[in-house]
Formats: sequence, structure tokens, C-alpha cells
Amino acid sequence: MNLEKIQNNGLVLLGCGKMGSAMLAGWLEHGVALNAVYVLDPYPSDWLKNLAAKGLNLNTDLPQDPAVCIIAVKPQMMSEALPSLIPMVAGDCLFVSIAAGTSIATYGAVLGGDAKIIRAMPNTPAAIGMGMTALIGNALISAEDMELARDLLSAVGQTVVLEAEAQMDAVTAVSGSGPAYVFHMIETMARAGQEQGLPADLAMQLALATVDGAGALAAQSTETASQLRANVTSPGGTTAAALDVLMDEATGFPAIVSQAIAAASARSKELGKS
Ligand SMILES: NC(=O)C1=CN([C@@H]2O[C@H](COP(=O)(O)OP(=O)(O)OC[C@H]3O[C@@H](n4cnc5c(N)ncnc54)[C@H](O)[C@@H]3O)[C@@H](O)[C@H]2O)C=CC1
Ligand SMILES: O=C(O)[C@@H]1CCC=N1
Repeated sequence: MNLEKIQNNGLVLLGCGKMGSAMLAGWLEHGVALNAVYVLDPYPSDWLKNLAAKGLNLNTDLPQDPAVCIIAVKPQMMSEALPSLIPMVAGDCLFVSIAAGTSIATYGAVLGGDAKIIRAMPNTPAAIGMGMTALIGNALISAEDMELARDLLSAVGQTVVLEAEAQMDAVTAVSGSGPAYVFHMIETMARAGQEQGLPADLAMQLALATVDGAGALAAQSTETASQLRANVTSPGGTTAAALDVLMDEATGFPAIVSQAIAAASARSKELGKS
């Protein structure tokens, strides 16, 4: 990561809850100095207070012209939280928001037409450096600005630049919210294992290790997910019996996952209007 600009001008983090903390931990691991970080959060965690005791700037005055300001508050808090950033627009600050729904135009309306704004959508595996973040910037974003934003988000996982902001609702529905679907899959597999007579802890161990191993295999293999699925499926065997249920177009995963992702995408659009 190119730390020089951040080191010289500072990094502001507005909101440091689950996602803010995951990103901050990644930046600190990648060499961002505590005294270059300015966090604004009315309800700081003990972890954050501990960092403040070691040099991080917590709820202090902000630098005049920080290199970057990351916006990580809930969309519902945006109108209350955003005005505190207006003084920074006069400088060369790059604004990067990770809030679901909130459009670039909404930030422009509050921060003004001169603000350099990138919308990003990370996900919680960022907490272990395995996040997935999609980014899109407004017309004022230079290649250097996008590189800085990608550098910051690369500290917690993979990044991809989108072609259009309109893609952000679907991205939010697939990868932003997606970890929750997988966690629910783990919960339901473990519960079903219990229903088949396994002790709860064994059922959970099996479900967890299976999702972990299958995810890693899918990521590392040169074979497609479809082929990997076929590799598990013996004709007339146990997997085929399960897939008859799960792959049913009307009642299985195709229908239910499609409905779930459409619902998340629609909610992302709604959040953008509120
Ligand atoms: N949790 C997730 O999986 C993901 C969340 N996001 C987005 O990240 C943002 C933050 O989400 P989480 O970290 O999950 O929420 P969170 O509730 O854990 O964190 C929000 C933080 O904002 C702070 N806050 C509240 N009012 C504030 C104000 N006026 N000024 C400064 N800070 C204020 C809260 O004290 C809290 O620490 C949301 O906009 C969400 O859409 C994006 C991708 C994934
Ligand atoms: O549920 C939400 O609205 C946020 C955005 C993506 C994940 N969590």
C-alpha cells in the first residue's frame, strides 16, 4: 500500500463498527500508523479506546486536508453524520463510502459537486483478510484516487472496479450480504444433521468444515463450480438424492436464492431513496 499520502495527511474513518473495525485492523496490519488515523464514532468499542490510548485520534479535531475519508456509518445515520465532513471538501480529500444503498449523487448533494467520491461494497470476511470489495467512483476520480481506494480495500481482501453504479445493488445483494446466506447455510446444515441423529457440536463441526473446505476448493480449483458439484455426485447415490431437492427449479435453491437476492437488491434500491 502507498502509505506516504496517508501518513502525511491522515485518514479519517466516520463510523467504526463491524465493518469500520475490520478495515481499520487491516490497515494497521499493513503499516498505517495509529497517529495518522482519525476516527469519529460516538459509541467507540473498547478495542478502539485501547487504540486511542496508544496514539489513534478518537473523536478529536480532524485534519484540514486528509488523504482519504472512509464513511462507514449505517445509511440511516448518513444525514446526521455526513455534514461533519463538509469542511474537508475544500482540500484534496478522497471520500470512500461503504454504506449500502446510498448513491454517489446523495453524497454529492451534501458534500458538493467538487467532492471526489468512491462508493465501495465490502463484506465481513474482511475481518480475516478475505473480503470482497467492489468499487465505483464519480467523474472526478482519477486513476491515482482509485488506486488509493483499492490499496486500502486490498488490505482486507480482493477488490474489483465496477463499470456502472447501477451494478451496486446487485453486488450488495450477492457479495455484501452474501456471507449471511452462507452462515445460514451452515446453521441449517447443522440443524438438519441433528435431525438425522447427530450431536449438535458434531453436526456443527461437519457443516463448518464442509463449507470451509468446499469454498476453498472452489476458489483454488481450475474446475468450475458445476464440475466440482458433478464430481461429488455419484449416479443414483446420496448426493443425487439431495440435489433432486436442492436443484428443483421451482422449490429448490434456484428459486429461493433468486428471490433472496432480488429482495436484497430491491432493499438496496430503497435505501438509496430514503
Ligand atoms: N456489516 C456488513 O456486512 C456490511 C456493512 N456495510 C455497510 O457498512 C456500514 C456500517 O455497517 P456496520 O459496520 O455493519 O454497522 P455498525 O452498526 O457495526 O457500525 C456503525 C458505526 O457507526 C457509528 N455511528 C453512529 N452514528 C454515528 C455518527 N453520527 N458519526 C459517526 N459514527 C456514527 C456507530 O457507533 C457504529 O460504531 C453500513 O452503511 C453498511 O451498509 C457494507 C458491507 C457489509
Ligand atoms: O445488511 C446490510 O444492509 C449491509 C449491507 C451489506 C451487508 N450488510
